[in-house]
Amino acid sequence: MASSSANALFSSSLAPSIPKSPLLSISNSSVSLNLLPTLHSSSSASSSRCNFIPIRSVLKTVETFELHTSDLADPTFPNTRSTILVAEKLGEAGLKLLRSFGDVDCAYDLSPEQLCAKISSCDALIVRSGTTVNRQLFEAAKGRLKVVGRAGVGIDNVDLQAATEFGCLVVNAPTANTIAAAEHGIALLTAMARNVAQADASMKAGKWERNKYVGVSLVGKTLAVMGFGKVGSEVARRAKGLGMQVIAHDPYAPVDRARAIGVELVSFNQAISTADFISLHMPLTPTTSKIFNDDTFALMKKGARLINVARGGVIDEDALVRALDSGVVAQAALDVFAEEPPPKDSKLVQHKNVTFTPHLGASTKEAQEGVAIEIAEAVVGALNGELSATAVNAPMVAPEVLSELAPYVVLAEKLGRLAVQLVAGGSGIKSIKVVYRTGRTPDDLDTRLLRAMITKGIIEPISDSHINLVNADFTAKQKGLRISEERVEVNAPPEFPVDSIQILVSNVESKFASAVSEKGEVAIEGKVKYGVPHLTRVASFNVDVSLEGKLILCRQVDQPGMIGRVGSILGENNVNVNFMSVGRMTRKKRAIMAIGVDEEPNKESLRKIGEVPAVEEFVFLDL
Ligand SMILES: NC(=O)C1=CN([C@@H]2O[C@H](COP(=O)(O)OP(=O)(O)OC[C@H]3O[C@@H](n4cnc5c(N)ncnc54)[C@H](O)[C@@H]3O)[C@@H](O)[C@H]2O)C=CC1
Ligand SMILES: O=C(O)C(=O)COP(=O)(O)O
Repeated sequence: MASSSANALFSSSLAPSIPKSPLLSISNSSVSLNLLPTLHSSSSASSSRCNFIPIRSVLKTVETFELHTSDLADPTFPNTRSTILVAEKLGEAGLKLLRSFGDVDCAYDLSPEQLCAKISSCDALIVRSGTTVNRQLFEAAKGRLKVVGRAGVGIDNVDLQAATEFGCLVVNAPTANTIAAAEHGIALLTAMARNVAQADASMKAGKWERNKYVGVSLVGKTLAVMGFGKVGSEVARRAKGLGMQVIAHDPYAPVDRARAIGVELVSFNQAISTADFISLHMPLTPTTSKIFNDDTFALMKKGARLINVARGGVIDEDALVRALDSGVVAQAALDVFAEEPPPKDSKLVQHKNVTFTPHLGASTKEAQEGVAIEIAEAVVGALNGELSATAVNAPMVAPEVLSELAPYVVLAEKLGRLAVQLVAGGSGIKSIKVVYRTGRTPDDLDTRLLRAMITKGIIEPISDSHINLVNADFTAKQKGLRISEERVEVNAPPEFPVDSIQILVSNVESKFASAVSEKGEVAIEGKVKYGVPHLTRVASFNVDVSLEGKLILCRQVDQPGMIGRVGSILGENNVNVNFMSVGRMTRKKRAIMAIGVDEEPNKESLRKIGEVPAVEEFVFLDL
């Protein structure tokens, strides 16, 4: 049914098609989080962190699902190993781990053109801060790139929006270089205060200038930590050990974490106007870009000293030169620059009151080994189809939630596939409502994974898009598909997270009029029974068929012999029936017969079924 006419089901036909790049995949009898391309069907899982377990481990706990290793194979590249491009220097321990998993191509110092030329043959790319991973690169990847690993914290060099649109997972290594960066901040703070770099250069020039390099003391001075995250709080801890008063500004940091270290959280203006030293530890985002500029330098205490091991882009460098020249800023110590390396004629780099290092914050042996292992594990995990604890563009789903939801994930996709096949084209699916019934407190139900799977079930059969947890919401929006959700508490056993999932498609015509409810919506409902997804209701008809393989839905006059007649037509045409279920509203009136078949019936047998006098309508569905 993947046809252009079917594509018209969606109102937005102008949207560019997104190359296939699955993240969580589901096949007939298995669920796997998967990044390998060209699976039969699929789905799946920002910056909050929690621990994850692979869906494959989850599956072991779900009796009826098994992971078939064949599902992980990419038919286009049978038995090939993943190709991992490492574009910047990575620690040996990480490379070893990567080599044990795939073919590793270490190609440093590639030009953007060379990188674009290589990327379409790579499944994963690992970078540090020196490589720009932009939209052109994702386009050049032609859908093969499944994961970008940032071997470090800052992901400002990766176009996350483009990655998401292309269904490419981005993971980083957020913890292994924290101490290195904090120690470097302290190194710059102390070196700047005592003019270590300038005095060293003077001695190397044969001078002995004791009076010129009189420094300032740290004890009792106020340090403002701007960005009280992992690095900022470690800097604060160390600065307190040096006898400094530490204040911090971070709009998102919890007060109790600051209090535990003896740090007061203050406003931005209060921080920069009272501090003797200001150390920057916030990420580069549109909000923090050039947040230190002429206006904010003007608020600083005259003679303030600035340390930056975060990102050069948070400072307007021209404004900093002016602040240094006027003495508003007495000294600065910078590890990072708006452009790296900075232009040779940069006035900033020439400035005598500034101490520089070439982005060395994370560059200790220990941190680089740690980062390499952290990123290699995340990338291998992602290529293996595991949810990553350090994914930055995919929603996180806690392991216990994942474990419980696994069978409902299958149900959600099957219902989505069923719903779209029941719609008869026309004005297209623009709006669906999903009703989750649960025996638990409805607000506790995490529906992101289920919503992504429904989106996948609806969109994939009729378009070139490949949906995974990374791009599900984006793709739905792009296709003009509005999904609203409702969670309803019902009297159902609370040991299961979901009792039933109902999909209501409004403003469409159906190929099967019996699937249209009194309110005019295509309405289907399913449940998980003994771990298997079942269709339990079609509009007002109760049915009970497992949602697997191929299905014929048939509305008929409720009379004896119908199962036999339809069964014989299929049998005569060598179509094996694997189950049948009849649901009716009132005895001897109308019934819906659901017939599961192993083979697709040919046109002749479908015609014959249609000619049975009691059969009023029928539809063939491929799940
Ligand atoms: N020079 C180097 O080699 C290294 C540089 N870094 C840089 O340091 C930054 C911080 O790293 P982590 O502490 O690990 O990250 P983190 O995410 O733990 O901490 C960042 C903190 O900044 C805060 N923040 C966000 N917007 C802010 C704003 N407008 N004002 C004040 N605070 C704000 C966040 O709430 C968060 O608490 C990274 O984003 C990276 O750019 C990190 C490691 C090494
Ligand atoms: O981790 C970070 O954010 C850093 O800035 C370290 O960058 P690098 O990996 O040394 O290029």
